[in-house]
Amino acid sequence: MKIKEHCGIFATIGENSVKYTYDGLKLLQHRGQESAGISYIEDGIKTIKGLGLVEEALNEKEVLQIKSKFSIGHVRYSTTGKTTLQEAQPLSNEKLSIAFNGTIANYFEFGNYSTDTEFILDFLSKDIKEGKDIVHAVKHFMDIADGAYSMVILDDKKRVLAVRDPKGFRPLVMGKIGESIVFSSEDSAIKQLGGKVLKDVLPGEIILVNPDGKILSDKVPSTSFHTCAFEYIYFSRADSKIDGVSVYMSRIRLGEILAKNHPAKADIVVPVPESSRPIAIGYSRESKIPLEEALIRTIVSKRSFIMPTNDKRKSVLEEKFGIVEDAVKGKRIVLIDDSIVRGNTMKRIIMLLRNSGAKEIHVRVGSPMIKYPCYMGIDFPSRSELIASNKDENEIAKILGADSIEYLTVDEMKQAIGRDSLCTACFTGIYPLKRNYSLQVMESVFNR
Ligand SMILES: O=P(O)(O)OC[C@H]1O[C@H](OP(=O)(O)OP(=O)(O)O)[C@H](O)[C@@H]1O
Ligand SMILES: NC(=O)CC[C@H](N)C(=O)O
Ligand code: SF4
Ligand SMILES: [Mg+2]
Repeated sequence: MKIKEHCGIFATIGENSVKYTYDGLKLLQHRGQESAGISYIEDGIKTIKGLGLVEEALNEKEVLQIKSKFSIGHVRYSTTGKTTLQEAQPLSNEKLSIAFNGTIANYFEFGNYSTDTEFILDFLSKDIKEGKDIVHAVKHFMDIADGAYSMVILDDKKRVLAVRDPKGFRPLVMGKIGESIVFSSEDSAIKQLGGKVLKDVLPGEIILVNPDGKILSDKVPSTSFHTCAFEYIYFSRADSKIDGVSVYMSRIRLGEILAKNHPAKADIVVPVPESSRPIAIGYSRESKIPLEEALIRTIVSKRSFIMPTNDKRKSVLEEKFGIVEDAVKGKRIVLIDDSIVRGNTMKRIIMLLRNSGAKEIHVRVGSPMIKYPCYMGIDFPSRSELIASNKDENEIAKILGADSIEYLTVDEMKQAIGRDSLCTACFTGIYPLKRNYSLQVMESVFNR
């Protein structure tokens, strides 16, 4: 099994709205590969969505004919429910449409919903029906909800809201493309579309964009900032900045610190493409061991980690890597990956390297051991699926077939990212949620 992560959200208010939202979703494809959708206003809220990658789910020609100035979009990687068209986002009714990234850790306490997003839509809709204005409804939701949520909401009055939870678990950025206002999970997508990044949405912030472009901002108190460390380690694009910190430079530093504190005697440093490549560059620079791109990522391959089932993850891995035998034969290798979650990737790569005649394989990991489940937007909801949950390094090395394995410590990771304000619950078991939950209860609720 691979872990699944996050979703990508994008919204545009102004000229070329649907085009920018569509293009933005393609640029956020790394955040979700299960389904894609766009809601827009044209005589009320309309939603188009489909399963698969953006280009499979949405018909580009049809999408680009939509002339609406108000749209929100979503690429999904599910953490609740199933990979069905019905559960694909944006999730909408006549009044509201929601594109949501995160997990509502306590959604199950409010009724029998198939996804947490369904709960959010229902909750906000009820408040609005009772006469609350949308900002008050969102504040009410923020009051009762626990967990991670960055979301964009479109209402039938042509208003768009961008909301980030008070802990700031997931990124969310505001920008401008021409005169159009945009929101995106990551700033790299806005920049690539020729836009300007205006700001990170703050933890606890609610930004309302009126149909005339007038912007109002409100904020609920944020007691502490806990951005998901995994956004830096694996999830986000390397050319993104999250809350002002460069993902690429963080990964380089993860590698440098890994080399300094976790050295290995070896002939070459080999990255496991894609996400670990800057970490391997950092490791190679610091250790002076030459970098060798001996694993070749095939052009057809997706991210394995965010596939919805274990069979799909495994089949992605089968087609994902080629190997340059002449580069590894007889060599002592430091093999770098950003993370080991279930161990699927590492097991396969080590097998490939051994079959190609590698002499020694020393695994060095650019994050700490993942021992605890996540209920804040990443889909590894049980301890039993995590290779490090009840094993030490020696046992893990044996299972994976490595000669040695070392991980970063939590402090080393924080030092490398250069932020203390991080969620590290999957490494430490300390959850920055509003309440304490029994892991046993959470494991049974989130087990899909
Ligand atoms: O231990 P596992 O359960 O196998 O999960 C960890 C692996 O999954 C991710 O890669 P992924 O293939 O999703 O994406 P990437 O191409 O961006 O590295 C991550 O970078 C690790 O390589
Ligand atoms: N990865 C996500 O952000 C998932 C969003 C939401 N929890 C869902 O299951 O659709
Ligand atoms: S538990 Fe881990 S994966 Fe989940 S939000 Fe915290 S740091 Fe990110
Ligand atoms: Mg990887």
